[in-house]
Amino acid sequence: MAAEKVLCIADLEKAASQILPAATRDFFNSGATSQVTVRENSSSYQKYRILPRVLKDVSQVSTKISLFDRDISFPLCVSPAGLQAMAHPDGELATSRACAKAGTNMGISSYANHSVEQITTAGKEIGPIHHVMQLYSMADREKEARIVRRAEAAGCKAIFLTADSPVLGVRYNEWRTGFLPSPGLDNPIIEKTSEQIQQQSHDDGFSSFNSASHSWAKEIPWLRSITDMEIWIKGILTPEDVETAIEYGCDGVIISNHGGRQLDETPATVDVLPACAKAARGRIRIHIDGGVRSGSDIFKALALGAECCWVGRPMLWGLAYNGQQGVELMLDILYQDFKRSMQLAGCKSISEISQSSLGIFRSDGPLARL
Ligand SMILES: Cc1cc2nc3c(=O)[nH]c(=O)nc-3n(C[C@H](O)[C@H](O)[C@H](O)COP(=O)(O)O)c2cc1C
Ligand SMILES: CC(C)CC(=O)C(=O)O
Repeated sequence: MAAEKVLCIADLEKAASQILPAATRDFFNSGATSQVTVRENSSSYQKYRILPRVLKDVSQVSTKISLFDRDISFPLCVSPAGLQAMAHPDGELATSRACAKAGTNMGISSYANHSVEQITTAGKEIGPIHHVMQLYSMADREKEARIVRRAEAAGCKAIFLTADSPVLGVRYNEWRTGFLPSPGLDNPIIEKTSEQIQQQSHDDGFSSFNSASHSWAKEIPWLRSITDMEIWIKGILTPEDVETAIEYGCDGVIISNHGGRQLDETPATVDVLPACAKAARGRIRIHIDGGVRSGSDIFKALALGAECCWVGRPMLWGLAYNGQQGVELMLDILYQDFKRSMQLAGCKSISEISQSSLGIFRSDGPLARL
């Protein structure tokens, strides 16, 4: 753990980046090609301004939302991210415990370094928590079905089908450093050891399990036939794909560009959120990830139509900084900041956060009400 004081997510990023070996740091922090989308995911939040309503009684504030039939402490969950043991030996077990302690939910990556049973149990031993299982459409259908069945048996509430990864993104930074998972790690969900992943070439190593021939018609009815879990699509950026997810009877979508790690120069997620939420018209749940780094980011995402935000890298930074306690710190920073943002904006419940009642202003050009 670094000595300096960690007050905000930028502090946590800095502290973690000083601790992590350079190649692992670049693997976590970096994105695809020219890093345009990684940068814009965060910076685009700055285009929006919050218009507070004053002299409102905000002594009692409820930050809770209900997700998978359970209240979570505030509208933020932890995105599925692979190889968490490269941030801290406890990896996903620490993340699960921290999420349970903070009263929120966790996404489990198919590339987790612990089994789905170990991860769900670790959290549930601390307190109530729901998990969702991230899934790739895989070339090996039998393996994909095993992952789904084990997740359901372990109590996961939903499948997050990652739709933006038929192949790996162009990851110059990773390739430059020759990043590979450390030897000795296990990836029990995809049933591979680090050594087995290392044996394959870089692109193959991470893409060879995915099916580039996937489609809505091949995946969704098949998934529906093998599981009662909710089916969410992770990696949607257009109203057209929101509409298709509705047509296929999906339960939710994550507006996501994979944290800028797949196709670079896709738009920042917050910029496509209003159009996607408008297309949904309440028929499907709309969540968002990518670049969320503060309570006001969460506030803005909700005002622009998201029900809930998810964060990836901040969790990895928390893990690298101080394991479970580091992830707890990250979640507490965002919780406190979000609650205070609500109070300062004059909102005492989540339902009071809205584009029209608050007014969100854009600062690129003359300020104008959206
Ligand atoms: C190191 C790393 C590994 C990731 N692994 C996965 C993964 O296995 N499956 C997946 O769907 N998304 C994965 N993601 C993407 C996250 O789920 C999420 O979409 C992204 O991190 C959100 O952006 P943020 O990091 O800016 O919060 C990963 C992200 C990072 C940074
Ligand atoms: C473990 C990796 C395949 C995950 C990753 O880098 C990603 O999904 O962005």
